[in-house]
Amino acid sequence: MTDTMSPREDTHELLRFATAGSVDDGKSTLIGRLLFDSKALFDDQWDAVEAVSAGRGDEYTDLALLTDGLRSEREQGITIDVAYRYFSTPERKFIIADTPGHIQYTRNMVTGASTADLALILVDARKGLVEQSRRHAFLCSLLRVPHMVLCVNKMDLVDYDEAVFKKIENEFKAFATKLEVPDLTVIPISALKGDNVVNRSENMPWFQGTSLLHHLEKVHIASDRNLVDVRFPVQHVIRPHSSDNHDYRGYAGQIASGVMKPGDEITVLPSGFTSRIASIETADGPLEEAFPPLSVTVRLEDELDVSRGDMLCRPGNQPRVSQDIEAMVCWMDEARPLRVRGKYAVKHTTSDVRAIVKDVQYQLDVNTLHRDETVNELGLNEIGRVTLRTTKPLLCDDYRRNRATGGFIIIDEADNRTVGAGIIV
Ligand SMILES: Nc1nc2c(ncn2[C@@H]2O[C@H](COP(=O)(O)OP(=O)(O)OP(=O)(O)O)[C@@H](O)[C@H]2O)c(=O)[nH]1
Repeated sequence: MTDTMSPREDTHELLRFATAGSVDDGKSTLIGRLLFDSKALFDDQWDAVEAVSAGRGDEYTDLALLTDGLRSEREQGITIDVAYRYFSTPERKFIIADTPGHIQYTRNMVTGASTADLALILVDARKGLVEQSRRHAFLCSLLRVPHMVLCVNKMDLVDYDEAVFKKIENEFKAFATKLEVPDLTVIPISALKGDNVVNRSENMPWFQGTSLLHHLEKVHIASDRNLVDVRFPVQHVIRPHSSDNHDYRGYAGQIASGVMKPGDEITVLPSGFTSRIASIETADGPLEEAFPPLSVTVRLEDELDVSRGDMLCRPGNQPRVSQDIEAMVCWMDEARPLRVRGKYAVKHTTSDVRAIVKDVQYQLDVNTLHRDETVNELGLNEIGRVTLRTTKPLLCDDYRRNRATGGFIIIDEADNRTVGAGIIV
């Protein structure tokens, strides 16, 4: 069975999740606890953390030290915003996009959540929902993260009181119904003491659900991927470079959605040329069938003029080809607001274009979901509906249908910084 396991099964073993929450809600401690209790830690890492904690006279070993060490290195760097951490259990492999909770870091949260299967939002049981929890939940729904878990942390500090948990749970659920959250689970935990993180808590017998890790292991993600619309943005054209394989030409990239097979008829956009798939190749050999998020090289039966940024799709099922883009944009630039007539670079799938802001239709208040139509700019962390005109057509779908071809980032060309994230509506 293992010999013939298809890549489809293989990729579905992997769960990507992003953490969110405000400062000091306990994200680092929670990740440390997950790694520790699931025995994903190396002994020497544990010894080092215990020694530091004992040296400080902590009552409990400070699991946050496990992640904070890495984080301080990261915050000095300017390019790496999100730390990715890997661990596995016999059930599944996990990639955690760990993002610091400070308000300035909405950008990181967006980066981490845009590829996540699941978002884990933490709140401190003593504080309940804060503006930041609502903002993060809103962004996760905007980014269409298919699964959301709200962890009510620090339950040990409220005597594991069911009433405290219920109040937060009800308040969050009321807010979530205004958003589109397809799947929400709420779990009371203590990251510090380990309640309901990996092991079920004996301190909260009133809670009928499973532990966080159990949920992460079991949550069904196979059906979240779009296997219907073939979208293969070409990242790189592999041209012949020696005389003996002069007819070799392959198109390398990552499958954004859909299933591709040799023999399938293909249209190349924007040119509109058609051909058939001759073969699909990977470093491990040719494939009979390929689906997202595999990176592959596709060869076609005909020699066509294809370049980076072009897209392979099926003749009867094509993305929109448009220079006028309607999008919800989350603005992340501390220095300058997004303005009407502002010019930016836009990165969408594998293509880079330039764009001008035609209109800011409204700004959205993430707490009340009220639309303010009087504005004509978006400041730091503000979210609004924007109309853009690009210099070249984008090959795009609604984000709702396709996260890969429906999302883009906005770059300030002056200093090459990511200043916004957009989803096409
Ligand atoms: N009593 C109690 N304290 C906790 C719990 N989880 C975290 N803490 C404490 O809360 C403080 C903040 O925890 P961190 O894990 O550093 O918080 P964080 O969310 O990673 O913070 P940032 O990295 O600044 O975003 C630390 O002193 C932790 O020991 C918990 O379940 N119970």
